[in-house]
Amino acid sequence: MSVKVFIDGGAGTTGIEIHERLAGRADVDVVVLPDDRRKDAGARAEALNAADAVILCLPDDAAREAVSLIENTTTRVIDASTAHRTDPTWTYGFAEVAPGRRAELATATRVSNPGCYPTGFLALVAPLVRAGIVPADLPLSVNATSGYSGGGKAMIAAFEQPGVADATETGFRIYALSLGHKHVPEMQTHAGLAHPPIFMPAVARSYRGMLVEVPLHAHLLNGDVTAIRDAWADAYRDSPLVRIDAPIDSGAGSILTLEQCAGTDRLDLFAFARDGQIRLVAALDNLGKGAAGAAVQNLNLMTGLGETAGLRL
Ligand SMILES: NC(=O)C1=CN([C@@H]2O[C@H](COP(=O)(O)OP(=O)(O)OC[C@H]3O[C@@H](n4cnc5c(N)ncnc54)[C@H](OP(=O)(O)O)[C@@H]3O)[C@@H](O)[C@H]2O)C=CC1
Ligand SMILES: CC(=O)N[C@@H](CCC(=O)OP(=O)(O)O)C(=O)O
Repeated sequence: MSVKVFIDGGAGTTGIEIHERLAGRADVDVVVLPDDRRKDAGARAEALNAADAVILCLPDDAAREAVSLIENTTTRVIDASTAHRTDPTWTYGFAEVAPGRRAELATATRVSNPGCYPTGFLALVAPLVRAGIVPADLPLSVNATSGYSGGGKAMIAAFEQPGVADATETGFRIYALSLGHKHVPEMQTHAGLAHPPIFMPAVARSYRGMLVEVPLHAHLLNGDVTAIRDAWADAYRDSPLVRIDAPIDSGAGSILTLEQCAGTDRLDLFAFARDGQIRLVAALDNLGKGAAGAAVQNLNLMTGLGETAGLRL
């Protein structure tokens, strides 16, 4: 018997990616509303309540509304928005972030899908805080660059369609200059840090891909780069999507590109070290392990379908 999955927001960037990963699978029956009814609250309520599992690919307010429309106790929810990521009544849907999380996901009914930037940051840092290598009260900063699909349909239009509102000719830009980006509480909470990291995000003129970087001074840590690699190896031993010090795809040896994991659901972690300085770098696809890949991984774990079914390794 197949699992009935409704994608609310199925016409958006993340929704389409999820649909692609589920298409053709015999174990999943995907429901997407027709274009003229996809924002109709009645039609959405009906689909939300009829599904075994729903994946919300919506802005935060619409995601909260979708949850409020569910009246039964059987529909299981994966929310790709920011709305529930620090809500303690929801399970944070990052299988790799903590021991035992896969088992929790197997029975969870309300799962928040991680943000793309927090996925990279937490993959790098959470095992190191847990192992005591990074002291929980160490002030951290995180530099990151996303492909422009990270901003959804509006940002894609701004980069691809001259003349639309916010159209841009730029090749690279930093943003969140007022600080307080919405991903910061998620990073702090799930890494177990005493202080919010300083977050410095950027967008590049490339459709998809992401690099997330955390610089560390070795003398402030309890352990060296070998201890870091050992902690990662321990944390990701059973993780089919995470690779440590994977081959660098640029072919140029010491250059890591935004596209290292683009088009895949992989998460590659690197530690570069010299003379007491360390650069931790995560490479992922903002739409892969950063959104749609993670949502499908969560669906697989929640329904016992096999962790990597439909994923792009
Ligand atoms: N893009 C990315 O890399 C990532 C996105 N996310 C999160 O996933 C969610 C979706 O993002 P993304 O796919 O990029 O966004 P998009 O803007 O591309 O898609 C959102 C979709 O939701 C639809 N929508 C808006 N309001 C409603 C409503 N009330 N009822 C039904 N549908 C509605 C939109 O309709 P319309 O087409 O008419 O605009 C659109 O199709 C967001 O919360 C985002 O933060 C998370 C991680 C990464
Ligand atoms: C490039 C870009 O604009 N990215 C988005 C984050 C995309 C994402 O991860 O969405 P969630 O907020 O749902 O996690 C931003 O910085 O707001």
